[in-house]
This record gives sequence, structure tokens and C-alpha cells, in this order.
Amino acid sequence: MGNETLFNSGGSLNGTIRVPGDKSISHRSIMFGAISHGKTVIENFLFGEDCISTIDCFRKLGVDIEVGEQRIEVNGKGFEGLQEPTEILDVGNSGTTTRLMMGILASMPFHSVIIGDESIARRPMSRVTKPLISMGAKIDGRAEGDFTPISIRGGALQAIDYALPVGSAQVKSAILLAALQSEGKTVVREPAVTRDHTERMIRLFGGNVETNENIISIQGCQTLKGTHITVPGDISSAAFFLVGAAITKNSSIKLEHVGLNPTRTGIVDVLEMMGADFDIEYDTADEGTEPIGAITIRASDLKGTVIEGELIPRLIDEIPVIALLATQAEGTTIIRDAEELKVKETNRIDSVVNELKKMGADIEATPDGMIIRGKCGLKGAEVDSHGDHRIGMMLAIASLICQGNMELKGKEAIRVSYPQFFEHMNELTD
Ligand SMILES: O=C(O)C1=C[C@@H](OP(=O)(O)O)[C@@H](O)[C@H](O)C1
Ligand SMILES: C=C(OP(=O)(O)O)C(=O)O
Repeated sequence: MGNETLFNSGGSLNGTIRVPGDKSISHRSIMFGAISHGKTVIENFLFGEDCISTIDCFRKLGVDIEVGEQRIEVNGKGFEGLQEPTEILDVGNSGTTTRLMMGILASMPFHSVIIGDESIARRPMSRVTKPLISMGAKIDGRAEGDFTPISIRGGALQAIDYALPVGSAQVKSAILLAALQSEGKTVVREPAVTRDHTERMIRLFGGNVETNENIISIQGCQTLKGTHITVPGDISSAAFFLVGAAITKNSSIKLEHVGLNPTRTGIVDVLEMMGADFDIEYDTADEGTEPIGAITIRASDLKGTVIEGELIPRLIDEIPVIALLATQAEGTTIIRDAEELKVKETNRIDSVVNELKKMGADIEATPDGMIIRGKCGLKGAEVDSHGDHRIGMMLAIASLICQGNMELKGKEAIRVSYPQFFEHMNELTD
């Protein structure tokens, strides 16, 4: 891991940018292209390390994927076109690749092994292995299938009716992908609505899935057909600059072509609740299967709020940067019901609290979230991403308002989801 010294820029962001393609949708576009029949063309794909891991894994499964500068072509031959890999499938740092790919491999009549980096090796997989085993797959791994390396011998699957113990789009998606190849009708019951990109993509590729609030039903034995996808900008990446502009004096930025799927816009709700000054123009002409639009945001006075319950899955990856936002709001912000943060790339309750404390924030960890008291001046410090891209970007944005120099360790982690992050930051601070 290298070091990067970031200086207090004098604190304002101005201009217009397009954030890169959505990570969740980019992963799924490769996977759905691979399991469908015919050609899938993907535009605005996110060339972040996580999505490149997905491409590598599906190439090892025998899928022809042509990567050009502007577009990707996946030449799918259906589930039956996937081949037993002769090499281990390395997912790098990507939980989404691991869990969704397990859903696909569960029905494949061959053996495969999944490994990832040291962060992946700590992340729980039994939330996926358990339902897939109950559908009929043979799966094993460390700690009785909870941790990588995971080995899978897939086969004939039966539908299940499954209530998710945690609100997780990755678990839901793994089950839906397995269900596409199962006998019978699978039902997934979510404790709260999570991102629905998999459901939208099943429909885009010509399949059927029914959604009734938080109950999702899908018939097995479906055949999908290749299609054309333009990936919207990632609202989770946009969140860093939305917060950056909201907290730095004299800022005004516009982020174009951002995905505005309501299962992902919890950050917009929080900006509203905290009194941020922004507006959204929906782009209905350019809308594919996902709503998109432009968000313009200006610096403003902010107030603390409570973030909990069904809002949490709609902003789970944005919580690190929301914590920074809360340090600049008058009053107390409470984040609760967010235990899931403990099983991300790092324990994000600990990493956010520890790193922001080094900068002088008034923040404390709770068992299921954090409490932040603002408004608080931040000071330069030696801080660390701990190999977590979202912690790295949150700290880089914090450098815009800190007094004195900040040294950020482990900035490379940012390449996982936003390779152009520092270029965009320079463009907006120029
Ligand atoms: O389905 C997805 O693409 C994702 C779901 C979320 O994870 P969980 O399903 O584990 O909450 C999120 O944190 C992750 O960044 C991407
Ligand atoms: C949790 C994340 O991703 P993943 O689960 O795919 O590693 C993230 O991008 O914040």
C-alpha cells in the first residue's frame, strides 16, 4: 500500500462530471451476458478492480468476453455454455462477485473453487451457502462453508421459499440466479427492500420475476436472451462528491447520468433530511431499465438526523461518507440498525469511527452504528483506508475541509470502485 499526501485545498468543489458506471450493475451485466444466449453489449461499464475480477472469473468459466475501450461484448451460450474451470476463480476484493457467482455455480454440473483477498477471507458466506445447499448444491469451505476458499459442486436444484435473515441484495441475487435453473417456483422474502438490479436485469434479458413489496417470486427453468445495456453512473460513487460539495464553502457541482433507482437513493433522502441544497433532473428520454438523472448540489448549512430501519439497505455503502457529512451538521446524528457494516471490506463501524476520531471528530461507535456530534472542525492527521475503497474516498473528501495536511495510507484500494476518483477530485477542485 502506498501513501498519498493530500493538502487542504481551500475547500470548494465546482464543475460538472460524470461518475463512472455502477458497480452492482456492471457485475450483473457480465454475469447475465454469460448465462444468456447470444450477444450482450455493455456500455459505460465500470473498469474498477472488482468488476474486472468478475470478467476474469467468467473467462475462466469459458465465456467469450471482448473488452473494448467504449464497450464490452459478452457472447453468451446460456448456463449450459459454462465450462468447468481448470483454475481457481479469484474474486479479489469483491463480495458481489463471490456471492452472485456462487448462485450461478450452484446449478453447474461441475466443480469450482473460489478464493479472494484477505478481506474476502473474513467475510461471511454461509448466508449464501446455506440456502444454496438447501436447494441441492454441494458447497464447502472453511468453518463449514462460511469462509473462502469455497468449493462448489453444482447440480440439479429444487426451488425454495426462503426468508432472508439479513437484508442483503447479494444473498437475494444468489438465490434468484440459482432459481433460474431450479425446478419449481422460488420465493425470497426480504426483511427490508434491497437493491433490485438483479430483478430488473432478469426482465431486461427476457425472463420473468414478480415483486410484491419485499416478496420476490420466480419460476425456474428460464432461458435468457442477450441484450444491450448502458450502465448508469454509480450513485455510491457520486455520494462522495455530493457530500464534498455539501460541506465545503462556495461549492456547486453537477453530477450527470447518475443512477436513481429508488432502492439506491437513501443518500438523497439523507441529504434532504439534513437540509442540503440540491436538485435532481430526471432524464426520462435516456432511461433504460434503471432511472437516471443529474444531481446539482451546493454548499449549505446542515442539521443532524436519525438514519435507521428500512433506509439502511438503501444507503449501506454510503454510510462512511454520511458519517463525514454528519460531522459538519449542527446537532447529533444517530445511525442505527447498520450491523451489516461490520462485514464489509473492513468493519466499517470501527474504521469510520477510528479514522474520523484521528481527525478530531466527535464520533462514537455503537453495536449497530454510530453517533456523531457536530459541527466539528477537522484537523489533518495520518489516516488509513485499511484497504477499504469507501474508507479511502471518505477520507480523501475529509481532506478538503481539514486544517493542515492529511496523509492517506492505502489509497490504492480506491481502484476497486472508482479508478478516476483523484482525477475527478482534481477537476472539481481546480
Ligand atoms: O448486490 C450488490 O451489488 C451489493 C449489495 C450490498 O451488499 P449486501 O447485499 O451484502 O448488503 C452492497 O453493500 C454491495 O456493495 C453491493
Ligand atoms: C461492500 C461493497 O462491495 P462488495 O460487497 O461487492 O465487496 C462495497 O462496494 O462497498
